[in-house]
Amino acid sequence: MTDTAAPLLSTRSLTMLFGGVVAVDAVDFSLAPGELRCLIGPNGAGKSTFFKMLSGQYVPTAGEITFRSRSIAGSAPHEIARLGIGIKTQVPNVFNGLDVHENIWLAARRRNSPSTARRIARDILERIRLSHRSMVPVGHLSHGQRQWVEIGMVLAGDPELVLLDEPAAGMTDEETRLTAELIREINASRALIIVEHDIQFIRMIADKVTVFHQGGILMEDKADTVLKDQRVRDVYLGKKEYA
Ligand SMILES: Nc1ncnc2c1ncn2[C@@H]1O[C@H](COP(=O)(O)OP(=O)(O)OP(=O)(O)O)[C@@H](O)[C@H]1O
Repeated sequence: MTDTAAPLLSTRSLTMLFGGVVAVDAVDFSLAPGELRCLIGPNGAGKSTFFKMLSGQYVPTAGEITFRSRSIAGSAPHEIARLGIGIKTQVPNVFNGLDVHENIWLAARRRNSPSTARRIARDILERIRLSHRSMVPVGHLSHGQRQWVEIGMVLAGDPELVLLDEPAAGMTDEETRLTAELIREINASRALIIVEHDIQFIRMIADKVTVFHQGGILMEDKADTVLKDQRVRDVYLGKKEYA
C-alpha cells in the first residue's frame, strides 16, 4: 500500500443538508486499500451522517462517493453492500431469539449455499471468539458478545470495507480490549472506518484519525499527533482523559 495507490474509497465535496442544517459540508475524504481509519469529533459533527451516505442509508444532497472506482452516491444500501461495503450501525440488527450460529449462518446464507454458509459461520464464530457459545440465544449474551455477533454478521457478507459505528460503546474494559484485538485481525484482510468516542480504544487500534467538526474535516493525521493537537483538544477532547 502506497500513497500513490488508487484509493479504495473517496468522497468529493460530499454534502448533506437537513432543512437549514448543514450536517456534512463539502467533505473530501480518501481511504487507501487495507487502511484502518478512525473518525472522531464532538456530538453533531456529522460522523453518523457521513457514514449513512457511504452505506446508502442517506442520499447525499451533493457531491460524489467513489468506491473501487465506481460512483456509489445515492445507490441503494443493498447495492452498496453487494459492491463490498458492510456496516454495523448503533441500531441492533440481531435476532435475539435465534442462537449465535443461526444469526451468522443466516447472514452468510444470503449469498451462499447452505453448506458454504455453514463453513463460513464456523470460521466467523472462531474469529469472534464465540464458538463455545454458538448455540446460545443471542438475547442471552452479554452486551459485548452481542456486538461481536453483529460484527460477525457483517463479516459474513465478505466486505472489502467494514464500517463500524461505535463498536466499543458500553463494553467492559476486557470486552473493549478483545474488540480491539478482533478489529486488528479483521484489518489484516479488510479496510475499516470506525466512528468511536473512546480515546483509549482509539489508541489501541488507530493508525490514522480523521477529526470531524461542524460538518467538515478539522484535521487528519496519525493518532498520536491528532490526540495531542491543541485544536482537537479544544473542540473535542475537552475534559476527556487522553494522557
Ligand atoms: N435525520 C436528521 N434530520 C435532521 N437533522 C439531522 C438528522 N440527522 C442528523 N442531523 C443533524 O445533523 C448534524 C450532524 O449529526 P450527526 O448525527 O451526523 O453527528 P455525529 O457526529 O454523528 O454526532 P454523534 O457523535 O452525537 O452521533 C447535527 O446537527 C444533527 O442534529
